Amino acid sequence: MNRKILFFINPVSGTKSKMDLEKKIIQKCESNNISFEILFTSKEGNYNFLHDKTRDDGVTDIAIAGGDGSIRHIVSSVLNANVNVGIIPLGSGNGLARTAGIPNSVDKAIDIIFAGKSKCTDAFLINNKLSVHVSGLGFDAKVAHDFSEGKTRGLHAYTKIAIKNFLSAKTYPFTIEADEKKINLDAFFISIANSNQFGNNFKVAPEASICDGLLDIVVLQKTNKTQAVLSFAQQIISGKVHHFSKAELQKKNILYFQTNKLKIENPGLAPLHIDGDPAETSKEFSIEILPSAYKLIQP
Ligand SMILES: Nc1ncnc2c1ncn2[C@@H]1O[C@H](COP(=O)(O)OP(=O)(O)OP(=O)(O)O)[C@@H](O)[C@H]1O
Repeated sequence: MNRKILFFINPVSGTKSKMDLEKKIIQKCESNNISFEILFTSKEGNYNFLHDKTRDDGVTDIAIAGGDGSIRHIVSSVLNANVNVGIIPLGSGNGLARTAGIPNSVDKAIDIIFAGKSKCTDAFLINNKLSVHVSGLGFDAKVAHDFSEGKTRGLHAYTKIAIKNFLSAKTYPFTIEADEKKINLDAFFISIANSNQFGNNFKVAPEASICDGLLDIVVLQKTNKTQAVLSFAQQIISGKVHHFSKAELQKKNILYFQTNKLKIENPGLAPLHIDGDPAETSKEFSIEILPSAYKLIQP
């Protein structure tokens, strides 16, 4: 079947220059005899037109040059369309691309898209909104909200905002219900991970896989800040999944378990991010995996 690749470029994502990207895409597609079109992402992230466009124009693949937020917005609109999704990792963290083993080099990423080996990949719903990567409540969401208001993107800007927020970080009360158990706790954050990392190889959920039909849930419970940093560092280096139980809750600062669905009560209205973009929070969340939700091109 002849392929037609629809490229999307996010002009503001990450920090790498995208000056020559259009030229490179044109050159590579022409020399490989692949038909293509190039569009730009929009601030509003509404791609509802894609369902009809992919069908009417015979689009076989959508390639996204940007970060996890752009991927989420675009994948949301093509869940039921018969297209492959490719990534040219040009975001700030590129967490999903890194989890999938897609290299940062633009040339290599385009070659992988041309090779076209797609695998069914999970996503999840959080109060009926799609997430493809990592979403969360509490500290990391506060950082995402502040990051989105800043003028600069990239790892450096993100780290500065994270450190500033850590000094004033507080805990929130949550009730988590999963696997027929219900636990009340106070926590700095709850991460709901499909990818294994926030981005930049910062692996919040080291055992996560994007095609296992499971969500990895990581909760940093209330403790003093020195202990919180040490426990979190240990989680990143060697975190291992354990059971979701009151016994684990009492002995560990970090709760790390896997499930296919859960409910979270959030009476303190901890802020929410979905795939790194700030989102409106709620007192209750219903979260569930969508196994094999779309086809992601991977090496
Ligand atoms: N044309 C545009 N003008 C302004 N903002 C845009 C435009 N296109 C997309 N955006 C914004 O870009 C954000 C998504 O950025 P994206 O996730 O691609 O990169 P990133 O945040 O730098 O990287 P990562 O998600 O990997 O950390 C969304 O908030 C969206 O509103």
